Amino acid sequence: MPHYDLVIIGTGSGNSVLDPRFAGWKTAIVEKGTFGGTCLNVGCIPTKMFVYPADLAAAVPAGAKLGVDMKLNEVRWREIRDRVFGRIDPIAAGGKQYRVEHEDNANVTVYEGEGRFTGMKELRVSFPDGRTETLTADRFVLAAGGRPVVPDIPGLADSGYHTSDTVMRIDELPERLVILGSGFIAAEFAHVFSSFGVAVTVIARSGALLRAEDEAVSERFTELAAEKYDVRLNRRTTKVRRTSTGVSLDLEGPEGTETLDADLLLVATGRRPNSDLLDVAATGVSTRDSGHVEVDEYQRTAVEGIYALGDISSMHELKHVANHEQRVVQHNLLHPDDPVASDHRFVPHAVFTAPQIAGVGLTEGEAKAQGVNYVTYTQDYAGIAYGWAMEDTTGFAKLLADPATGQLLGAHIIGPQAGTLIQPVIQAMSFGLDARQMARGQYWIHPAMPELIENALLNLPLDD
Ligand SMILES: Cc1cc2nc3c(=O)[nH]c(=O)nc-3n(C[C@H](O)[C@H](O)[C@H](O)COP(=O)(O)OP(=O)(O)OC[C@H]3O[C@@H](n4cnc5c(N)ncnc54)[C@H](O)[C@@H]3O)c2cc1C
Ligand SMILES: NC(=O)c1ccc[n+]([C@@H]2O[C@H](COP(=O)([O-])OP(=O)(O)OC[C@H]3O[C@@H](n4cnc5c(N)ncnc54)[C@H](O)[C@@H]3O)[C@@H](O)[C@H]2O)c1
Repeated sequence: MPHYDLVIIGTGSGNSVLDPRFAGWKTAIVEKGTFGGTCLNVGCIPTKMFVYPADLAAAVPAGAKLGVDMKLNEVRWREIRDRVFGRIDPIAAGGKQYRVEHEDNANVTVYEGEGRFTGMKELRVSFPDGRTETLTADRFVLAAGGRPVVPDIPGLADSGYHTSDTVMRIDELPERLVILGSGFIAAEFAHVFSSFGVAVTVIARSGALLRAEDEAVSERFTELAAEKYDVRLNRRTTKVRRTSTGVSLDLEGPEGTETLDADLLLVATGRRPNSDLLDVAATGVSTRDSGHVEVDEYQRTAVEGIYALGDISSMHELKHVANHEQRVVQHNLLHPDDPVASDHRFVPHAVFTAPQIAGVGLTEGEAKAQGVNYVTYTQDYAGIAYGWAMEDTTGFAKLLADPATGQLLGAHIIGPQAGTLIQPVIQAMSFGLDARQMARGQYWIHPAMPELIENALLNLPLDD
């Protein structure tokens, strides 16, 4: 039974733990899927590579109100798809080759199989050809990520549904796509496919899309989405059937029952951590009700020498969080007597839909629920020069701040380039720069889009 100093399970952010400082360690990496994990292969990177051409296609109708009449002649789906994976697949293959073959990794053994704990610090790896091998190690890093959740709806399992893992590789665009779920993945794919001319229907359980956003953002996004594609709110999906042309769904909603036919079904109802399939309990590691591995601020589980990072332990399920936690784990493996803590104070996110959405810190609902003293101001894009240039009439940035100190508590943006515009606010919150100083202690380029943030800051009704 081979014994290692360190075994890492999962090659998403986990793959970045090993660097030359570990050269003297006997290490192993276990990966059951494609090297590079979710973000590279089926997550952030390919989705955004589809979003960009979708943004271009969506500019065609947007141009008309500015006096520029354009025509979308054709969307060459296969070319778009092949450009995306023609770029990504070699990166994944190169990453694997580096670990397997390069002299830098003489101390690294790569196990291309599925790991499962069978005892305390004992991992059995099952290979595709049926062989198994059991490893032991002094230290483990659990970086095995998560997977899509597929709800238990009668008929769904046999309906030939897609998830984000498969939908980006389809051969032809469907005429009609139905998306079950109304979170990040639903919002991004609804934009991609509807911009490419697919008739999209989004089915939401509740009365709004992207409900985790600040209420004003969720409400505005729901209105705008309903102008572009079919949004069915407050619907319960009771049955799914495979048909000769695709799928058929039975829904129950405010107006009774209805049947929805489509060529393709995308299930986007959340993700769950892979802690169960890895059977972390067998090595004494505990999980929360959600299945996330329990870790302390240093990313340590309760078992000495076992760390976890990324989607398997983080409720945020975001790549920048997984990467941050990876750097923390890396430091703490090398310096166990001088550990650093993860910083989860101001975790931002962006949804690359149309319009873009970004948020950081407290929503107004959270501020109220927590009894935090706050003031807020909402600045419309329509009130800044670049917004006039774009004729934007629907976007805004909403800031929340402590009226006494001016410390920013939250920012929520819906509109063009939201994911970029929010970055100075993240910086201010992280480094404790207050709203007054941020607004007047620097130049803001005129007439650039960040004036949206400048004006929101200046208009916050702070105490004198
Ligand atoms: C469609 C989509 C779009 C996204 N877009 C964004 C975005 O724009 N921005 C953002 O910040 N985040 C985005 N995310 C989230 C982001 O991809 C994840 O937060 C991030 O990839 C998590 O990294 P990780 O290292 O924790 O896990 P992963 O990257 O999932 O890596 C885990 C690895 O472990 C392997 N594995 C699992 N179980 C085992 C086992 N038992 N044995 C061996 N190997 C195992 C898996 O095969 C996988 O390669 C998106 C996610 C999806 C699904
Ligand atoms: N831009 C980004 O950063 C980005 C993009 C995509 C995904 N992600 C990450 O991936 C995670 C997973 O994305 P997601 O969109 O699947 O999850 P999500 O948690 O954002 O949304 C899940 C949605 O499914 C709905 N839902 C759950 N069960 C349902 C059921 N039985 N029937 C109908 N609807 C149901 C929920 O109400 C919710 O609207 C996200 O939480 C996010 O962290 C990030």
